[in-house]
Amino acid sequence: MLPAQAPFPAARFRRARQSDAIRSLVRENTLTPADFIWPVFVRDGEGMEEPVPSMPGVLRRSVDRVADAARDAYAMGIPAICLFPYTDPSLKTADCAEAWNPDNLSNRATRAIKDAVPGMAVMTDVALDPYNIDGHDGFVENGEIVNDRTVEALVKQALSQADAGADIIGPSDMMDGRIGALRQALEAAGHNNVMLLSYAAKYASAFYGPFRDAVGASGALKGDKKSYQMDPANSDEALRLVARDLNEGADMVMIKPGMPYLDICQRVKARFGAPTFAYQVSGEYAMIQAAAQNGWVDGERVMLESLMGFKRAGCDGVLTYFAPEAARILNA
Ligand SMILES: NCc1[nH]cc(CCC(=O)O)c1CC(=O)O
Repeated sequence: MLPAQAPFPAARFRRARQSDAIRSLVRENTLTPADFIWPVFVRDGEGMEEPVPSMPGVLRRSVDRVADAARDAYAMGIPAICLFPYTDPSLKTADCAEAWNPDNLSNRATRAIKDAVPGMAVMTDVALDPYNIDGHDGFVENGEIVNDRTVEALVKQALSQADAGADIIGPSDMMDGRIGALRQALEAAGHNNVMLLSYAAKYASAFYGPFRDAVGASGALKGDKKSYQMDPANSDEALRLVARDLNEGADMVMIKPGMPYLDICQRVKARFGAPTFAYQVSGEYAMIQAAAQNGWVDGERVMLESLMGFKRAGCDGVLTYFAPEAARILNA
């Protein structure tokens, strides 16, 4: 209910905007480095850092360099890092066995980070696409992305990640029933404290393009992901998915992409009150960087404004490639 407002000139809204001091007193939302989960790309080798062409400012790092970057990020107040492996094409197979190899890139990076920065939360990605010759998040049988057999594989993948020391497991695959299966398997294996951050409302989005380049999945992907990721036209469905995943044992939920789906963030937070995150995805990052590089927008200000939007929409935090840059500015 809105309180009654005095008429002008008794009420002048500009009084509350007159100075930095007053503006900071009445500010409704805040943005801090503690709001960020930083997604990073991991590659093989040592001492390696290579730029991702479609994401200016983003690097693929070898495991040792990821650990160094994690240490720096944590020192800036970023509490969590999220790993995405750039898997060598020769390791991509139809059975996706590399996904649950205890020594795969993601698991090695998890151990290296937990070693270097024990206080930092490590989040890992559950989905078969980095390991699948078909580029899909699930197994493909006769052109169909099959659900139940995929869930069995996702369970193996998640257990290997938990064994490696992951604190937060992020299923980004959009198969049905995976949250319940993962929770049950984690409990049975004694991983009682491993958290599930469900990509509950993940849309079939064109904004993932630069990411697929970054992890080398663009070439591999046959067809599209519309039979498992959500239709961008839907929003009630997002609420049903969040309800379902919370019931199956998700600790936190995510909406993805971010900026075009702030309405979903707001509805989800208002309805469920659960820890709610948005993923400001690769295409959102690339658009801002491209416009900034052309001098068309002030990159730093647009970055911070876009991130504040997530807080205003009710998100508890945001996965963003801007995390280190934004933290540096916020700490200055
Ligand atoms: N499991 C796939 C996955 N995990 C995270 C992203 C996208 C992240 C981004 O665009 O930044 C994707 C892409 C996809 O679904 O094709």
